[in-house]
Amino acid sequence: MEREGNDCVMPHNSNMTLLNDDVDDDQTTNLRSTFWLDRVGEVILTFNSNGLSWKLVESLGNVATEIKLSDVYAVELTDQGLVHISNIPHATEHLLLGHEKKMYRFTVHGFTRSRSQPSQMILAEYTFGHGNLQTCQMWVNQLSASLNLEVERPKNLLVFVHPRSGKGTGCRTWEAVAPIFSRAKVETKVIVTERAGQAFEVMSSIKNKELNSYDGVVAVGGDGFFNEILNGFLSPRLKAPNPPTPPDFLHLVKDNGDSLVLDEKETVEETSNDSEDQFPLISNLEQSGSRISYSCSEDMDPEFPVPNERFRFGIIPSGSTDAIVICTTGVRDPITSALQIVLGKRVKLDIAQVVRWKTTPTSEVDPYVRYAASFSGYGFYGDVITESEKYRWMGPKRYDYAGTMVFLRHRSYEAEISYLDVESDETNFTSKRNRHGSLLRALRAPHKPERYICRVNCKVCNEKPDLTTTGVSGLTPHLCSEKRWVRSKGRFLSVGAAVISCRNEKAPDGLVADAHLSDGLLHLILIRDCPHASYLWHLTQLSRRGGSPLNFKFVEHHKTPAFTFTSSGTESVWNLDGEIFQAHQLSAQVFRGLVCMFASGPEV
Ligand SMILES: Nc1ncnc2c1ncn2[C@@H]1O[C@H](COP(=O)(O)OP(=O)(O)OP(=O)(O)O)[C@@H](O)[C@H]1O
Repeated sequence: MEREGNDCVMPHNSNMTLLNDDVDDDQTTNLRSTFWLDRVGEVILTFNSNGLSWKLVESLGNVATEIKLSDVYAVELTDQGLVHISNIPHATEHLLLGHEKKMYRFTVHGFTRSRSQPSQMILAEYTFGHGNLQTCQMWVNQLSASLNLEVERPKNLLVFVHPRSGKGTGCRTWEAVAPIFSRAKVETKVIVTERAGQAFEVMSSIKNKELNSYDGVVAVGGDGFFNEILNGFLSPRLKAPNPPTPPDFLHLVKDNGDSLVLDEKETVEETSNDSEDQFPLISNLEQSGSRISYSCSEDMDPEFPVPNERFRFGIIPSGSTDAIVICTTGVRDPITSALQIVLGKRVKLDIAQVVRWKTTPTSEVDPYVRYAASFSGYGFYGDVITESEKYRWMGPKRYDYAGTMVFLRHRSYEAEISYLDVESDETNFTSKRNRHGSLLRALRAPHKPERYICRVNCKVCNEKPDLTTTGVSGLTPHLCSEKRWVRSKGRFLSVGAAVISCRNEKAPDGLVADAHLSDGLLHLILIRDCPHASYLWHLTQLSRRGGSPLNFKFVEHHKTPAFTFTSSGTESVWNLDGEIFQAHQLSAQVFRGLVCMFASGPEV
C-alpha cells in the first residue's frame, strides 16, 4: 500500500476549522482510532466534546480537520465496501488507477457552507474505513448516542407537499431532500395535496393529541401554501382578542349591530399561562384586560398551547416567490432548509392577525380572521395577485406579466388608514431600547440610510420585550388611547404591511430592508398617488440591492404594531402572503414571535 505525501485535503468549501494537538489534548477524548478516510488517506480519528477531528497519520504538521457535532446530522454504518485509500497529492492518479481497498465503513453526514453565499449549506459526507466491523460499530454507536442528546432535533414531522407550486416541482423537491430526513432518522408523515384548502382542513381538524405527536409541520411549496398551513394551525387554536382600533372604527362596526365584536376590555377565557415566561409580550395581553386562550374541544382533546416553543414550522422552498424561506434561512435552497430542519434550528417569527370586518362596501359586518407571515397589501399588490391568477399556467413568470399590466394601468384608490403611533413617543423606548442606541435610531428614522439588518442571533429579535414599550399583542390601553392613532387619508397606489423584510429574487433587500423576524412591529408602507414616472422610480429602487425605495416624498413608512384600513371606494382586494383576500374594511395587529420556525435566520 502506497502512502505518498502528507497533505490533508479540506473538502471543497469546507467550514471546518483547524485544530492543533494542544487544543485537542485539552478536550476530553472519548474515542481515538486509526481509519482510512475515503479519498484522503490513513487518518487518526478523534471524537471529543468538540466533535470529530482527524489528522493524516503521516502528516508532518500538527493540524487536524474538524467537524462539530452540531454540524453532523447523521451517522450510518455502511456495508463492507471499497474505500479509496490513496493520499494526496497523487490521489487523482491513484483513484484513476483504482487504488482502493475493501473495508467495513461508516459515514458521517454533515454540511459545509458555500463561500459565495454563507447562508447556503452544502451536504458533505466523510466515509471512514476499518478492517474490523466492531470498531466501526462502536464508533457509530457512540456518535449516534451523542447525536441523540441533541434534544432540539425533530424526530417526527408532518409534511405537506404541494405538487403544483411554483414550476410544478413540489414532489421532485421533496424527493430530493427526503433522504436527508431518513438518514437523520426523522419520521415523516407525507401528505401530497390534491387541491387548494386541503392542508388548511387537515391542520384545523387534526386532533391536538395527534398534532402533539409531531415536532412540527413542514410545507414543501410557496408562501401561499405555508400561509394555508399556518392558518389551519392557528385558526382553531389561537383565541386572541381582535386588534385594537380607533374609537370611531369600533363604533362604526358596532353601529352595524355586530354581536361578535369583542370589546377591548372584554376577557377571553383563559385556561393556561404556560406561555408567560417564553412570550412575555403575549402574556401581557392579560395586563391590558385581554387574554389569549387555548382551545380545548368538547371531546376532551388535550389543549395545544399557542405560542408553542417546541412545535415548529419548516418550509422547503418550491414556490414562485419563497420570501418567507429567504428571510428565515437566508437562501432559497431546499437542501439548506432540510438541513436546518433536521438540525433542529429555531427562530421566532412575528405573525400578523388580520380581521376583515366588511368584504365589500355593502356587505354586512362579519368579522373573519386570517393570519399572515410575510405581507398584506392592497391596491397595486391586490391588483397584481388578482391579475396573476388569470395566468397561473405561466408559472412564476405570471407575476412579471401581471405586474407590468397593473403598473401600466396606474390606478389609485381612495382609502383611510389609521395606525398606532409608537415611533414618535420616545418615552416609550425606555430601558433596553435606550441602551441599544442603534435600535432606537432604527425605530425613529424610517428613511435613514442606516439599517439594522436582521441576521442570525439578531439582537433586535432576541431583545427581551420591555413591557412598558410598544408591544405587539401586549398593547396597553395607554398605547391604544385615542391620541396614539394617526390617520392617513387620500388616494394611494398601494397600502402594504410587511411583517418581515420579504426579500425575494425581484427585491433582493426586500420591501423593507431593516424589517425583523420577531420585533413585534409591522412596516406600514403607504404609496400616495404620484406621477407614473415617480412610481417607476420607486419600483426600480425596490429591485436594486442597496436601493432606497422608501426615500420618496410620496412614500410613508411607519413602524407600528397595529393599523386599520377602510376603503372609500368599491375596490376591496388584498394580497395576504401571496393569496387573494377580499376586504373593504380591516384591522390588523402583529403578535411578536407567535410561531417558531425550523430556521436559524439569514447569514447576511
Ligand atoms: N394540489 C393543489 N392544487 C392546486 N392548488 C393547491 C394545491 N395544494 C395547495 N394549493 C394552493 O395553491 C396556492 C399556492 O401555493 P404555493 O404558494 O405553494 O404556490 P406558488 O406557485 O408559490 O403560489 P404563490 O406565488 O401564490 O405563493 C396555495 O394557496 C394553496 O392553497
